[in-house]
Parts: sequence; structure tokens; C-alpha cells
Amino acid sequence: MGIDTVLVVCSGNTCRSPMAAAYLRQALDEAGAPGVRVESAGLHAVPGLPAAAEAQEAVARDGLSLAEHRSRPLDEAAVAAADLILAMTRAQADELRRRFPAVAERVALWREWAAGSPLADADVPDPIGQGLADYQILARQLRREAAMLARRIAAAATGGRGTGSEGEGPRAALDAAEGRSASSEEAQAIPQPIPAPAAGGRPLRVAIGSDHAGFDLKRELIAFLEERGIEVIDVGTHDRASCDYPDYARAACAKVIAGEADRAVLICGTGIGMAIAANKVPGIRAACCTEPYSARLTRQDNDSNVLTLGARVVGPGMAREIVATWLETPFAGGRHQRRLDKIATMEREFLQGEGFTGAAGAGAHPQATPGSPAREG
Ligand SMILES: O=C[C@H](O)[C@H](O)[C@H](O)COP(=O)(O)O
Repeated sequence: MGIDTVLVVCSGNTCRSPMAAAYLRQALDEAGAPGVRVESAGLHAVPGLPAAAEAQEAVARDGLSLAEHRSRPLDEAAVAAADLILAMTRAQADELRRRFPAVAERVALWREWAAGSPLADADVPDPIGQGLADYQILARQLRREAAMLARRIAAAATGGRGTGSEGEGPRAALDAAEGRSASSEEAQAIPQPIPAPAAGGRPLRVAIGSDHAGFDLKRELIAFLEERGIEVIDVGTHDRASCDYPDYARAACAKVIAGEADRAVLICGTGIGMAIAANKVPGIRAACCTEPYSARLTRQDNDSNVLTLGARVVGPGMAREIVATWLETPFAGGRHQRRLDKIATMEREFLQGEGFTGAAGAGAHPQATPGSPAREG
């Protein structure tokens, strides 16, 4: 079977599924398959609601409009017309299969299909009630995933028709179109889009360094970054012989401070030694992360320019998730900039030898500045 119609499903059909459908339509156009219809619906949708204002604003940055979108509950007709039904969460996929057993084999998870392989956490989180920044992060993820999905769907739409027998479902059609078996390891090697380029439209440049404990993970991450079009500057170490992490923290941070790299990733056993060393360099804001949530927030709130990882703490899969999240999350600015300015002031004062006896002494204490904007959330 080919793929003529894709149905994207979430719960209320006001945030995730309309955003995902909009990005998938755009990506299919770009992938040369504009004829594939993309619909969206909600398992528990109230009919006729507009898309959430934050969802509209987030996708508008990519030239998409959800102004005409109105939520619609999922019904038999929509399900029957779809060749591929993509749920945002496992719970939704299960509910779809329960409610519409006749089309159970056409149900798949959006995120797993985008990745091309089963994921530990394949759910697309519900941004409802969150701020615009969360919608923007979701929008970037959906756009990236839509590009991957569109390539697979376009291949099935053009080359997969008639290649599968009735009842094999969309996985067989996609795999046949791509010339691979569903279990092939190649399914994990779907080309990835390039993350947002650095200023000036050039590829992002990332310095990467490790000690002996981080050497193997560094190699894996270099491949991961280069596959995504990122320019990688490897400052060493270049083998597993015991060495000292501050040397590589210093070398990578020097690249960032000199403007030769936009950011740096540093790996040691725990990630902690690298963070301590990197944070000695004025202008460096290094964050040690063990999961993607902190990676997102340290970009959003701290504008961290160095990420440190512990190869004895996180596995390669988690490390890749952390790095991808950290690279694609922008700094939120606003009140966070004020706090970064205070850190920069501390650095300046210490560099000038003033320590805590200088101007920072009084002003840095919140109680010394009643009514200061520092008291805001
Ligand atoms: O924070 C420091 C790092 O985790 C180092 O990778 C670690 O201390 C190296 O230890 P060892 O020399 O015992 O391999």
C-alpha cells in the first residue's frame, strides 16, 4: 500500500496535532510529495475550537498559519480514510487501537516513525498551560521530526505503491519504498536535518574535548554532530591513555572565547570535573547535564555555552538526546539576561582583584536592593 492520507492525532486537537500536521504538510512539500493529504483530529476534542494562541505564534515563525484550524473530534470516517495514523503518545496509540480495531495496524507513534526506531520515551509532551517558550521548543522538535517523517512518507508515496500486500500496514509500505526490512539497523540511519545554524547562516561550530574516561563517548558524539552538518573541532584527547581533564576543558573553552567555536561539549567520567574547570574561564557558562530537561533549561535560562557530560553516568543514547536538546534550545533572555549580567559583573570584579569587597558586596544581596526586579519570578 502507498500513503495518500496521513492523520495526526492528539487529545484536544488544539496544540500538538495541528502543529505537527502543519509541519508535516510543509515538510512533504519540501520532500516532493505535496499530494499526500495530512489531516488532524483529537481523541477527546471539543469541536470548533481554534488552535492555542501559543501554538499559532510558535509555528508562525516557520511561515505556517493555524488561523483557519478548528478542532475536530476523531470519527470513523477520518480513521477509515487514513493510510497512516500517527499518535502523539503511547496512551493515545493504545486508545486508537482499542476504539478502532479495524485500523489498528495503521496506527503508529509520531516520534518513533520520525526516529525510524523504537525510542525509550516516544511521547510528544502536551504543552497545554505552558508558556510560549515551551511551544517554541515543541515546534522545533516537531519541525525536525516532520522532515524525517516526510522523507519516509514521500518515498512510500512515490516508490512504495503496490509493493506491499493488503494488510501489511504502513511500516511495510515505508520499508519497501526505502528498500529495507522493518528490522534493519539501517532504519536507525535516517538522514537527520541540520540544526539551526549559528549567526550568519553558517553551520554551527562545536568544540569537543574529553579525557580518557570520555574518549569513547566523544567519538560517538563527533559522528552524531557531523551527521547533522555541525562543524566539529576536536581538541582531544585522542586515545584512552590516562590524562587530565582540565587540559581539554582549557583547550575547548579557548576555542569558544576566541570565537572559533560557537559552543563546546566536554566529557569526562562524571562531567563534573570538566564543568568545574570550564567555569574557571571568564565568559564560560558550563552546565553538567544528565538528562534533556536540564539541558533545555540551562540553554533557556543560563545561555550555557559549554555542555559537560559524564561518560560514566549517561549512556550514548541519553547523551545524544541531551546534546540535541542543548543545541537546539535558544536562550530566553528577559529576566534571565539580568542574572547573567550579574554573573558577568562578578567575573569582572574578581578579575580586577576586588573579590566580594567591591561593588558586588552590597548590590548582590537581594535584601540590600528592596523592590529590585531581582525579586520577580
Ligand atoms: O570529574 C572528573 C572526571 O570524572 C574524570 O574523568 C575522573 O576523575 C578520572 O578518573 P580516573 O583517573 O580514575 O579515570
